[in-house]
Formats: sequence, structure tokens, C-alpha cells
Amino acid sequence: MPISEPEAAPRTDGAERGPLLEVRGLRAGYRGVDILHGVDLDVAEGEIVCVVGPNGSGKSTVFKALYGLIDVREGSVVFGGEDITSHGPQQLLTAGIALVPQQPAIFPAMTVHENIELGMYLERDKGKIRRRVAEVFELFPKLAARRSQQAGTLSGGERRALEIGRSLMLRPRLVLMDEPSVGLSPVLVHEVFEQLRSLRDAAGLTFLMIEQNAKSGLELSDRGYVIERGRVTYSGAGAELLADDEVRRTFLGVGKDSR
Ligand SMILES: Nc1ncnc2c1ncn2[C@@H]1O[C@H](COP(=O)(O)OP(=O)(O)OP(=O)(O)O)[C@@H](O)[C@H]1O
Repeated sequence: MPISEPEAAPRTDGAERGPLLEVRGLRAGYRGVDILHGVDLDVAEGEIVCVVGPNGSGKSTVFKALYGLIDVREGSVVFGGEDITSHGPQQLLTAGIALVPQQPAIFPAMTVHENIELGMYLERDKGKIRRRVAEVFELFPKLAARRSQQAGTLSGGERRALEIGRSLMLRPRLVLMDEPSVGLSPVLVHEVFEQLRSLRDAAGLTFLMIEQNAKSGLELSDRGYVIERGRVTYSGAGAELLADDEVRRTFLGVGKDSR
């Protein structure tokens, strides 16, 4: 598939070389106060992994620490065998990690095509940009059909797809997704999550997401981590966690909706 053509960064074999992303003993917080008290998590190549947990448990803080937005006080983050602890956003992009933020970051007055191109705004080689845009449109046929449409006229699900598509312009190996379900109706949440799954299957992408919508997130994911008060308290296959009585009682609400 396009994402893994020759220009792409060489892939490692997760089974032989360990996880693509390896987080060990992550300790981080704000103004001298630790929020994360030694978080460990792994993401293998081609996996979809979801971090869930109650409000204020530290999910966003994990992402901020991974993405170099706050200082890591202790612990390490290794990506594809390279120590990337405390790398800033630009270094992480170069290393092959993209972040799709929770807040929509599209430019509504620009077309879908122009928004996608912005994923490579530092690139001067027009041919390369054209080829990458074509790859993204191949993965997102619905966006391709709307390429000349103003991005501001897209539906919520299409906007999310646009942001994901734009993040793929630099051919990341790992995409961090900050609460992809936020602001979307249940139907659109399902659509976006199906999209992630098909991107994984079609383009071999790897996703690590945080989700408040624990049920949808874990249903979609290969594996999940539950974070409580800055510590991982459960981990396992998404389906296993969903079936676990304690996890259901604590995070999903027995007999209630997951949110
Ligand atoms: N910039 C900040 N300064 C100080 N404390 C912060 C800051 N950001 C978050 N916190 C605190 O860190 C703790 C964890 O917050 P975090 O946003 O990581 O939780 P979360 O699990 O993502 O929550 P939610 O599901 O509500 O988004 C909370 O107690 C929060 O008040």
C-alpha cells in the first residue's frame, strides 16, 4: 500500500525487535507535582492500543509527556529502538510519530485538498506533495470526492477523517489520537473507529489513542490500558477488559452507557 512504498521509513519487525513504542516508569506532572507515578505501556507495530480511565486519571498527561509538551521527570520512551524521551513535537514528527489533537485543527475556508497539503507545509518538492496527497486520497475515498469542497462544510466525522488524513502526509509509523470520539455522534464515532481499523489493515499503521468513551475505544482496540490516579491498574486485550467485571463496574458503569 502507498504508505509503505520505498520513500517510507524502514519498518522494524515488532516481533523480533520488541514493541514499536516502549514506555517505562513514566513519571511526569505539573509545577513540581507528579500526576503520573511510573506508567509502563507498549505498542507493537500494527496494533491499535487504547488508554482509558476516569476523568482526571492522567490520560492526557500521558500524551503530553509522550509528545514532549511537559517534562518527563523519570522513566523512558523508546520508539523503534531510539530513545525519544523528552523529544519535542518537531523531533517526534521527524522520528515518525504524528499527533491528531482533540480540538479540530482544520482551516475551514480552505479546501479539503489544501488542508491535506498542509500536512507537508515545509516540503518544497511539489511532485512529492502531489504523490503524498494522492496516497492519502486513496486511503480516504470520501475525502477525495470532496477535495474541492471547503473544509468548513464537512461533517464532524469527515473533519476527523481530514485531520487523520493530513497527519499521514509525513508517513508516520505511529499515530497518537487524542480522544477521537469527542464531539461526535455515536454513528460518527463508529465510522471514525472503523476508519482507523481499515487504515491499520490497509496501510499497516499503528495507533495509540486515549479515550473517555471506554466502551467504543476498547471495542475497537487490540489492547487497552486502564489508568487510575496516574497508574496503570489493568491492561489486556480490549475485549478482555470489556468483559472484566471490575473494569465494567468501575469504568463502564454496569448496565449504563460507557460515558
Ligand atoms: N496544566 C495543568 N496544570 C496543573 N494540573 C493539571 C494540568 N493539566 C492537568 N492537570 C491535572 O492533572 C490531573 C490529570 O489530568 P489529565 O487531563 O491528564 O486527566 P484525563 O484522564 O485526561 O482526564 P479527562 O478524561 O477528564 O480529560 C488532573 O488532576 C488535572 O487537574
